[in-house]
Amino acid sequence: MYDYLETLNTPQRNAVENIEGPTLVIAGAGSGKTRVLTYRIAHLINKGVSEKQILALTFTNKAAREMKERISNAVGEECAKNLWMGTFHSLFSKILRIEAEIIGYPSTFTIYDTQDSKSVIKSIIKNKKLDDKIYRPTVVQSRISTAKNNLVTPQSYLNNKDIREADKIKQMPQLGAIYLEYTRRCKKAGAMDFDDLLLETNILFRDHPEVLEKYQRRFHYILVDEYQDTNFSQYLIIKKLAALKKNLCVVGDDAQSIYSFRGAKIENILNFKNDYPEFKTFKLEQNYRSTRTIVEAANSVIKKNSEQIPKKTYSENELGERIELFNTLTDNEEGIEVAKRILQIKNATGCNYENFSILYRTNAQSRIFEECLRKRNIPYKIFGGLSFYQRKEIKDVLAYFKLIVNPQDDESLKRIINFPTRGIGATTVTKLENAAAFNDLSIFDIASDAHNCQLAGLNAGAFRKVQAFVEMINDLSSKVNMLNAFEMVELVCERTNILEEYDFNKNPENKGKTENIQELMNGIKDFTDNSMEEGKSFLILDYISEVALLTDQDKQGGEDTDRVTLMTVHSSKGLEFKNVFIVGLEEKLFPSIKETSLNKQELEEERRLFYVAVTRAEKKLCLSFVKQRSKWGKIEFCTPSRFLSEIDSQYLKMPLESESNIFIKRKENQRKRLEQHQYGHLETQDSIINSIKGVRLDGKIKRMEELAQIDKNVIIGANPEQLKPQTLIKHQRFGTGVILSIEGKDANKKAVIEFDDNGTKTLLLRFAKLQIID
Ligand SMILES: Nc1ncnc2c1ncn2[C@@H]1O[C@H](COP(=O)(O)OP(=O)(O)OP(=O)(O)O)[C@@H](O)[C@H]1O
Ligand SMILES: [Mg+2]
Repeated sequence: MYDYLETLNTPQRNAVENIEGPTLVIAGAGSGKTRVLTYRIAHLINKGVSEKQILALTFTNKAAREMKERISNAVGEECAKNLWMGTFHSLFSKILRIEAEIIGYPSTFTIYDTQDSKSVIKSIIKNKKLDDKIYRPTVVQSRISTAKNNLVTPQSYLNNKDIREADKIKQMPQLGAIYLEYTRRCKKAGAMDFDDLLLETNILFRDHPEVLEKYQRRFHYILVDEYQDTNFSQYLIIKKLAALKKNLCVVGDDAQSIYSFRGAKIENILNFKNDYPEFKTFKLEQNYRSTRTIVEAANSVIKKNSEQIPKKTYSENELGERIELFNTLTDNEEGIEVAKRILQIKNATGCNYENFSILYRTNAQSRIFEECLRKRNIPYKIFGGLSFYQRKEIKDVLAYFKLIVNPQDDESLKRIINFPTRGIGATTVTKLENAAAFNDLSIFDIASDAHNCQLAGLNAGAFRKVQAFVEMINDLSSKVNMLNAFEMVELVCERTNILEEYDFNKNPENKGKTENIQELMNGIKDFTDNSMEEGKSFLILDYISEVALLTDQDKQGGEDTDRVTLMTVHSSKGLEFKNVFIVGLEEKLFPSIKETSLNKQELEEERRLFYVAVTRAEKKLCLSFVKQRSKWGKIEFCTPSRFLSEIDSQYLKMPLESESNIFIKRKENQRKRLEQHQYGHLETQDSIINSIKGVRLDGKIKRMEELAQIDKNVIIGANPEQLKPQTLIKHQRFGTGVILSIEGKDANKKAVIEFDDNGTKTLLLRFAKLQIID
């Protein structure tokens, strides 16, 4: 045990020691918010608060584990072990399992992951004979999710015209009906999706005040990390639970709010003042994570956002290196460059692979980096994406577990009733499914009853096979409370012959699959050995509840050893690495918005996301963009991200006259001009020309002709269809310029072009033979 108070600066220490009453800590990245929260818990325990009276909400399970470890160093392992600390979903699913029956669910309810719930939605759209091009399952799913996170039930959705109109569902008039049916099916299957875990907790607390009171009395102290990303449903749960004792401490940073697309509401921070007028607030201003250069660079970008709570962040760390900016022609080359630099930095500084991370905006970007790292034998781990638990063979085994625990779970049943193959064809399954829908029973209920099977139209052969399946599941179900999770997984594999199905001799590709199942078993063994809580044995239900609630940060392939981390910027929240690469910094990718629909809110959220990415770096930050990227098998030409030119250039390593900087500045000027044009503040021609020329002052900067030669993607005599306002072009006689507008049609199509050295000209495209130079 050690004196944690010694490791805090004065404001941090005040925030830790002031344990009573509502407390708000809003502070910039890396200023020790999570550290304050962690040690506040240790402090509470040291002051005699029982660990059972503390509820601590973290953004990921991994963060909870790490915090527990620190707390256990400060106050001892026993106390830390029994803390209620974890994500909203994992802690409230625990409460829901205890209280399930009051709200009409079995305590063994299944948790549907995104894939499961999408599959239910697809089946409803199909049953209702709706067009899935209009009712796109992903869109329907996200609308339902939004409704749930705003606590709008299907009934209120259907009854409230205003809600429906606000949801702009004119094109999808059946959305409310789908929502209703979806809820009905989940309930029938004894399943909750992720949003239900929060919605049902709210319903539980609303309809059963005695249950709410029980938890209000239990949790004397409630703490929430990353408060800026709580949604309305989470906010309300916290508000209700804290209503009695009002010992609520929330920490967050409005500049890092990056989940508004999932319903997170920055207003929750602002509401804090209204909800708890007696609140105390603590300001943390010193960043301990990053060099001064990185902190200042991040500040220079985020100050462009107009919507933010004013606050300071400074660093007293070393000044550090300037930020490196590089570009490559293709996305493949970007991967090669990053891999090369990792090796260079590693050799130069002697740091480990685990000190590196590559952050990208979308999961799809990971593949190239994986390949490039693999080719150079650089070990890596990758978070999110198609995670381990979403692989087919793993989902198959998990479906057995889910069905054994909860036979009402139709989604799991459909997945494995004929896997491994046992001669139960699709027709039989459809017959069972129809009968289940008709009788408002689950498929397993129908399958378990000879009379129902007969009514469903199963012949004797099909019935016998279905019977054998039902008996096997019943037999396994009868053992769920007798065997621990590991013994259970062994039994399931043995009884279902699933490993034989994935036999290596049948198909060499199966090797990886068997290994994955082996890995799953190892994982279950670890859980079983290490997760014994208060002498209880760890059951398969405990295991599937844990697995269902892993967040993107928790889902990773490969062991947690010395490896480079690959993840999306979203998943990187709260983490830190010595060396960070932020890749793919191109318009439309990061910021990921269409230039045609410039929306201030979206743009500011993207900028916050960029701020999160930059502030993950401790020592070294590298930014990169490419000039062409493959998308859907086609090559797209890219423009550098506006965020690059928003970084105060004094923090960039690249000298101003270098190629990529001109490229960025130039693009930035054009973009601004286009924006002004869109917003109707057209500048005079002269000022526009000056703004473009501004980047070419001093004669130091390379001429565009030279740039065009460097740029290898010149298309000779561009197809007029490709020429749009803002395209950079080159003309044989007039040199380089930018298209201002396109006029006329077909053979008379003309471009108004602002040439760098020859003024504005209107040229007939038929004759102009323009080359595109980016
Ligand atoms: N007083 C301190 N002395 C030394 N190191 C500190 C101090 N406070 C925080 N740190 C270190 O600074 C880093 C950032 O702290 P922490 O992760 O708690 O910040 P945060 O505000 O939660 O960041 P984020 O906004 O990214 O979540 C950590 O490595 C932490 O250990
Ligand atoms: Mg933090």
